[in-house]
Amino acid sequence: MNKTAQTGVVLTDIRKSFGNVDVIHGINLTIAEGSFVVFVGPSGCGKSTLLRMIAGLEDVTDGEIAINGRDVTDLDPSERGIAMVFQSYALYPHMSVRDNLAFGLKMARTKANEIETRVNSAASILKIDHLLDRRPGQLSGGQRQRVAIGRAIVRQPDVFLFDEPLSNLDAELRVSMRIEIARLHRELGNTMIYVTHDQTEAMTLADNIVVLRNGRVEQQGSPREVYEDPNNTFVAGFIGSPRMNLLDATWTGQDHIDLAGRKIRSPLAAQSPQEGEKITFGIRPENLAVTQEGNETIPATVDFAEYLGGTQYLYCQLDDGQPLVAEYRSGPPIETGSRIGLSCAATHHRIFDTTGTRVR
Ligand SMILES: Nc1ncnc2c1ncn2[C@@H]1O[C@H](COP(=O)(O)OP(=O)(O)OP(=O)(O)O)[C@@H](O)[C@H]1O
Repeated sequence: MNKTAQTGVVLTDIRKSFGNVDVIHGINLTIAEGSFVVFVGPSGCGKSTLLRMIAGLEDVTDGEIAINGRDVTDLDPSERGIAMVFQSYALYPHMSVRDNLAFGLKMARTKANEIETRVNSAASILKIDHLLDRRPGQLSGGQRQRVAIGRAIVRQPDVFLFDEPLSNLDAELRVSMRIEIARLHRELGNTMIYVTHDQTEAMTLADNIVVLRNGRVEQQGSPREVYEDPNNTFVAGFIGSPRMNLLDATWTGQDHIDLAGRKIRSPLAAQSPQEGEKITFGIRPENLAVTQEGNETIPATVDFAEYLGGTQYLYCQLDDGQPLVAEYRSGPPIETGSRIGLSCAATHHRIFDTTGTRVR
C-alpha cells in the first residue's frame, strides 16, 4: 500500500548516522492515528533521535516519514503538524504564562481573538487558569510542565511528541502528571508519541509500546503483549519490575526441563528444542508460588526478604547458585535466610533458545 495514503505516523526504513556512526538501522513503524505510543529502551538506544527525526529537529539519513498521509521527510518542523514537549520545559523566563502560551501563535500571525480563545481553552484543560499572569520562575516544576504542555496544545497539532517530559519531577509529581497526560489523551484524542526510559511510565500510558535496542525495534505491541509475550530475552528482561527471572536450564525431552537439578514439567509447542539443549527459562516473580520446601517444588534459600506491606519480594538463590526473585503475598512474612519451595504453572513458563529468541 502507498505509505502516504495511510493516516497516523508511518516510518519507512528510517536510518540515521552521525558521521560514520550508524545509530538507527532501518526502522519501519506504523503509529495509528489517535494512539498513544511510547518508545522505551535503555540509554543510547536511539529513542530521542527517532522522536527528533519525526519532529524534524534532526535530518534523516535515509527513509521516509509520513504524517496523516503527507510525506514530511524534508519539511520544516513548523510544517509537519506536530508539537513537541521537552524535558527541560523550554519556557521563556521573562514572559508571563499567558505570553508563553501565546508566543508561537503570535509568531504564526494568528488573530488576537483566536489566540485568546486557544490560550484560555488550554489553560482550562490543564487547570492553570489561575497562573496565567505569573512568570515561569513563580511556578512549581509540575506547573511549569503543564505550561510546556499547554504551549503544545494551543498549536492544535495532529501529533504530540513528548521527550521524557516528566523526568525532572519528583516521584509523586511524576505519578500525578502521568495521570494528567493520560486524561489529556482521552480528552483530545490526538496521536501522541512519548519517549521514556521508565518502563512503568510506558506500561501505564501506552496503548502501544515500541521497545528499542541499539537503533532497532525489538518488539511493538500493547503493554500486555510485550509483558506477557515478549519476543526475546531482551524484552522479557526490560519490561516489568522486578524483571522476569531468566534462568539457565536444559531441555531434557519428554516435556520436561532441568532447572537447578530439578525436573519441571513444561509441555513445549511445535518448536521444541533438541533434547539436552540449553535453554533460558523465564518466569515472572508474581507467577511463582512460594511454599514449604518439598519434593514437588524447586528449593531455594531467601537471601533477602523485602517487606513492602501488601507484598514481599524474596531475593533467593537456587541450589545451583542462580539468583531469582519471587513475589509473595499470602501468609505471614518470610524471614531472610529461610528455605522455601517454589513452583509455577506451565502456562506461565516462557522458554527462549540460546539466541534469546522465544520458542514458547
Ligand atoms: N548529535 C549527535 N552526534 C553524535 N552522536 C549522537 C548525537 N546525538 C545522539 N547521538 C548518539 O546516538 C545514539 C542514540 O542517542 P539518543 O539520544 O537517541 O538515545 P536515547 O535512547 O534517547 O538515550 P537516553 O535515554 O540516554 O536519552 C547514542 O549512541 C548517542 O551517543
